[in-house]
Amino acid sequence: MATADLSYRQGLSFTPEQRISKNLTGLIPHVMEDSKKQCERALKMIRTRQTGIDKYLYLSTLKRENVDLFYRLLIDHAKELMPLVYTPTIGDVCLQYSTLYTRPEALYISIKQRKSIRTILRNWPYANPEICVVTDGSRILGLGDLGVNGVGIPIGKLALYTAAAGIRPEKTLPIVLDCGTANETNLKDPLYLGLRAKRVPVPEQQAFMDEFMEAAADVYPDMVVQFEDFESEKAFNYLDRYRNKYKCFNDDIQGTGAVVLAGYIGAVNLSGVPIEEQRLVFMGAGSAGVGVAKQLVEYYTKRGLSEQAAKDKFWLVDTKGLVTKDRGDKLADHKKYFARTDNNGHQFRTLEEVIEYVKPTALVGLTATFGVFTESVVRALKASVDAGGLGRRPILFPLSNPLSKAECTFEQAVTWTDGTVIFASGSPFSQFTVKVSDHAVTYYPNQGNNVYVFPGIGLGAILAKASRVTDNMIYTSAAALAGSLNADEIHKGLIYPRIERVRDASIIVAREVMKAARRDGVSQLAEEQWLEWEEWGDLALDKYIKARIYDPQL
Ligand SMILES: O=C([O-])CC(=O)C(=O)O
Ligand SMILES: [Mg+2]
Repeated sequence: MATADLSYRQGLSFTPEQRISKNLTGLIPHVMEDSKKQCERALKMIRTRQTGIDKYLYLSTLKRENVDLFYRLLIDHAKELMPLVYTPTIGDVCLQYSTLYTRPEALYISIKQRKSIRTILRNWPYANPEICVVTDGSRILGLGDLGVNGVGIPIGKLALYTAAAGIRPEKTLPIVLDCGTANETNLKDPLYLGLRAKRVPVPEQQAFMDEFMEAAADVYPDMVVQFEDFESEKAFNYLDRYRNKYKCFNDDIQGTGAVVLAGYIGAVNLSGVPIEEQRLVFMGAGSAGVGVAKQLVEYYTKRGLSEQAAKDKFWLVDTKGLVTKDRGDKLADHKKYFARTDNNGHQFRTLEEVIEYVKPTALVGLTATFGVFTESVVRALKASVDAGGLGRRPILFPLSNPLSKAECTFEQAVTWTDGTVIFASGSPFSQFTVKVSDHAVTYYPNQGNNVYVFPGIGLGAILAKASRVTDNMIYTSAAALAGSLNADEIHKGLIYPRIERVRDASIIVAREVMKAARRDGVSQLAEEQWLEWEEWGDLALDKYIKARIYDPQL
């Protein structure tokens, strides 16, 4: 079902001898082709398809029919193909999943099947999965509650585990938990694939989650679980509840936090504004907004600031305005940590008012609302940075996914800051070139997406045989990513490695995550193994990692 018929993995590259020994003679065309030629054919096909969804469907069929070719393509053409199997196209796929469905590619577990979770887990046709991505579909990217149609996200994330970190395809397990949906369109759609019911109350889902986590650890004790796209309150609750009991992490809180921290470290270096003087406004205070801000607070405290002094650098804004203690509404638990108390009774209701008041040097968007960073907002950010001195550059991260939810576009950011912006978005924008008198200037965007860390965090946890995913493992992933840029990337003023190098970055992230697991005492690898690496250093550890990862050969 989920992956290809393994006997055909090599596509057209079987030698005549292999064809004879495997009884394949005549079952495949006569020609023998190397992987490059086979990729060429597939690329030609993809490029003739008109829409992102059609390209996705072709790729999805290819994944089933020739899994090695699919991953060879995805690895070698990451820049072109990742946006098709991941954000932004995967957002459209999820929106239309009821009609696009042709075959199961994930486990579907509904709250009505509570008694059979173990049986369902055992029904998965591949032995001993190493990594699971699980969602309840309640907050898919910035698109809201899509119910079981959110299944595209675990499938897409796991395709990147394989492409970006070399986890074998048959060791990945996508799961969607069906607890109903608040999405009226889905509920009315005769083709909707999930329970036709409103979401169950929070305590009921909690009990279901408890059972799911226990069953998953019982049936697949070695498997790492990645929580994905749970609505904010649940995301925080489940992370708190399970992180000390199981090997798990939350990608939207911790993965996004780490990737933005890595980008922030690079951005501060380019900005001309010393880190002590940075003032950060966050538009959006959900799981990602708060997760990112907390990761940055940890960075500041590791640099010697007190927790309070670090927290004071952050102003979080939500739909009701600046998050303050005395705003008069009941703040969700996860927002309380960042609620300001120094507003002297004033309430700031709009982003413009907050910028006027705070005079930030950095603006981060995790609102899931297209266009929130208007021209006046971005110009106000630039003005407040300019006021600090010549040559200073504003940091602007509109991070919401997919592109249809980005707070502003790359071109807008460049235009409204006269080209001075240090920019990262969640989904990929294209570079662009403008003619300035007689020469051309090219601007390169950054993609601040958790794909730069979650594959390496998962791989590191698996290879270290980590019993838990600790805060230090997450924090280290950010530092490792920040240090993974090559000379050319630094020269171009990038803050993340180019996406074509995500696999290199994942190996560095995985290595440092493994070492952090060891330092935290959660690695269950043999002591002699660690002693050997300590003697031989990072190169030996990299060699170990590289020898264990999947690199499809055709
Ligand atoms: O999936 C992505 O591209 C990043 C992410 O976790 C999200 O937006 O929820
Ligand atoms: Mg996510």
